[in-house]
Amino acid sequence: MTTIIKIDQIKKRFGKQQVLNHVSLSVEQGTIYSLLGANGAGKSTLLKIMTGLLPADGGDVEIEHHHLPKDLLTIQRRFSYSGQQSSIDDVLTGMENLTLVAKLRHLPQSKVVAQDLLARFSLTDAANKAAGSYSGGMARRLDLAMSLVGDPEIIFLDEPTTGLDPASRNDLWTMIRELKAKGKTIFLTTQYIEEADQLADRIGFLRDGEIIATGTPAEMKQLAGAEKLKLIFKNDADSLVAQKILETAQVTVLDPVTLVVTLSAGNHQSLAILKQLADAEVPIDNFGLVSPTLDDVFMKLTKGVTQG
Ligand SMILES: Nc1ncnc2c1ncn2[C@@H]1O[C@H](COP(=O)(O)OP(=O)(O)OP(=O)(O)O)[C@@H](O)[C@H]1O
Repeated sequence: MTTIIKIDQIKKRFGKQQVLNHVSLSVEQGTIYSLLGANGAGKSTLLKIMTGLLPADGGDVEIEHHHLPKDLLTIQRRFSYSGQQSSIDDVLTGMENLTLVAKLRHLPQSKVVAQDLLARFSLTDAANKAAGSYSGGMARRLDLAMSLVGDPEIIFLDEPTTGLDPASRNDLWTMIRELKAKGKTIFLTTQYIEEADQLADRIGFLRDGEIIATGTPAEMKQLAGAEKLKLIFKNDADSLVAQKILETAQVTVLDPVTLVVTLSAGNHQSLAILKQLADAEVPIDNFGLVSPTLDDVFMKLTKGVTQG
């Protein structure tokens, strides 16, 4: 893998507020990196620094071996940035918006470029309607299409699906996955754990201007702890017998008939537990493995607790 973006020790202060505190990360070519954090964590600020829109107070931004802001003019055609504020002109049609961007980028055959993008983003039928009349999902798709004029290698997206309904969010996720399949590198910010889980090859958790954890979605979930075995009994009496049998295990009583056993010895421990209960002839109504979610990690990292 080739590192395409490298951020080293970025610092940024607004007045007395230290918004970014020695942030370092790297992104491999052809992957999706998701910077995950709550409102005000500093995601947009970092993105603006990474795209040369805002100067950092210290640290280094390296994109394809060029350094910002020094080499911005050399490198800026290689990436696009889609901010939280849409760059769409509501009075112009979808077609006109795209053609305008293509002309501003001095591309030959601006109309062909626009038509191709309208088709890719399922906007051909709405091509000649004023963009101001588009639904939220259509506007986001147009905004993303506009950021792809000129076929950039690296795509920076600031909270691309915030405010969208689930169907439109899914559409956009599909389009982002298609960009990755074409070999593009995508760096996106999100406050949605599910979005990071669905899209990212690598996640960075940003809290109060610091990356407090980083890894693949699977690695991040491991931070939340072991898998759990959920056991549901028909009645309180069976549950009480099971609790006695499993007294050496790490058991949480969710309700009188539901127990959750933390599999601290690994998933195979579930078989031993089920055998223990079967040998003692304790009937189990239902059971299943419960995997940690990114929600669990988020809770643990932001509040210092893990959900049961
Ligand atoms: N130009 C600015 N001047 C002063 N403070 C700012 C400025 N831009 C951002 N901030 C502050 O920096 C902090 C981080 O803001 P930022 O927009 O980077 O967060 P974020 O993680 O992107 O949040 P959101 O999800 O709400 O966009 C916030 O407290 C914000 O108020």
